[in-house]
Amino acid sequence: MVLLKLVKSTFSDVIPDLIKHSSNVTQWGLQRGTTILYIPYLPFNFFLEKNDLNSKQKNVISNISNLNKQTKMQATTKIVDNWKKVLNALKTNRNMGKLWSKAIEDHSEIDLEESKKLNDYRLAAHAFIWSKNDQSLWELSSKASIMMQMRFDGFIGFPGGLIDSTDASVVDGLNRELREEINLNEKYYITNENYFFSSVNHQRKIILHFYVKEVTQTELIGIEKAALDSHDYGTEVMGIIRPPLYDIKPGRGFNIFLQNQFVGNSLLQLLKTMSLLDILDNQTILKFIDSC
Ligand SMILES: O=c1[nH]cnc2c1ncn2[C@@H]1O[C@H](COP(=O)(O)OP(=O)(O)O)[C@@H](O)[C@H]1O
Repeated sequence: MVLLKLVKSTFSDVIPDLIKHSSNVTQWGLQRGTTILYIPYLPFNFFLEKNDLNSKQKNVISNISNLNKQTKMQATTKIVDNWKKVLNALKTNRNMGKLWSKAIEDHSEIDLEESKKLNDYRLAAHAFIWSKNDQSLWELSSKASIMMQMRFDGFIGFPGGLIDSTDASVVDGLNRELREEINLNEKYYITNENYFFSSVNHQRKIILHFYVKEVTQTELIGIEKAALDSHDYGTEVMGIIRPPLYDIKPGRGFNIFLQNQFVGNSLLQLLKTMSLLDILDNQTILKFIDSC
């Protein structure tokens, strides 16, 4: 049986619902085995203003949901203060301070709703895919595995990229980039639930949306292996890497990693996410920055 369903909503709005109800399709009044032909609804002006980037961008960003629940819970004053201390340590570090302050000064954090008002800005989205890690090397524990990449330009960053005018939403654009760059299986696709925070670079007129997705360690290893077969592997993406979170004295481990060149504000995204999710405690992050 084929059911034709005309839904006045966009694709990414309805898919989570379909998935949620897939184990019990009868909630939709349907028999198991029913094929649903879904026709997404797009506002009329989407077609009229096909070449108008601004209106398309509005359409794209309207699909982002609100802040991830976990961030809301964890964004207590203490955590915000911790993050300010990290920013200050980055700026005033005697060796890397100049380089890091540039990334800090060029990018400021922006509320999602505010970002929607910046109609003529380009949008990009990147993903922090990670797992808790119970592995250890000698007596060193690494706590988490975080997926980053060595880019074609020698910078380190997260997988993701610019949202195209043809992408139906920011997450659709992000998932397209993740497919191209790391061959991400669709079962791990990013959803609005994974939204974390946004930053803006006013000089370059670009808004950077950031998403966080936690998987198990076994899943992460599978994702890393699949990345070798991606379209961009060996051209745009020179390799998938995990920041070594090890604290190795003297001055080895994560603080050596921090001396790399990071694209956009990816260094801030990395440290802020680790700080907010308590992947590394603040004292440890500060110690790493200090010993660079
Ligand atoms: O991991 C990241 N975090 C934050 N910004 C990034 C990251 N990677 C790239 N960018 C910035 O995002 C924009 C798009 O770059 P990217 O190379 O990812 O897009 P593309 O793959 O669509 O060409 C650039 O302004 C770049 O500086």
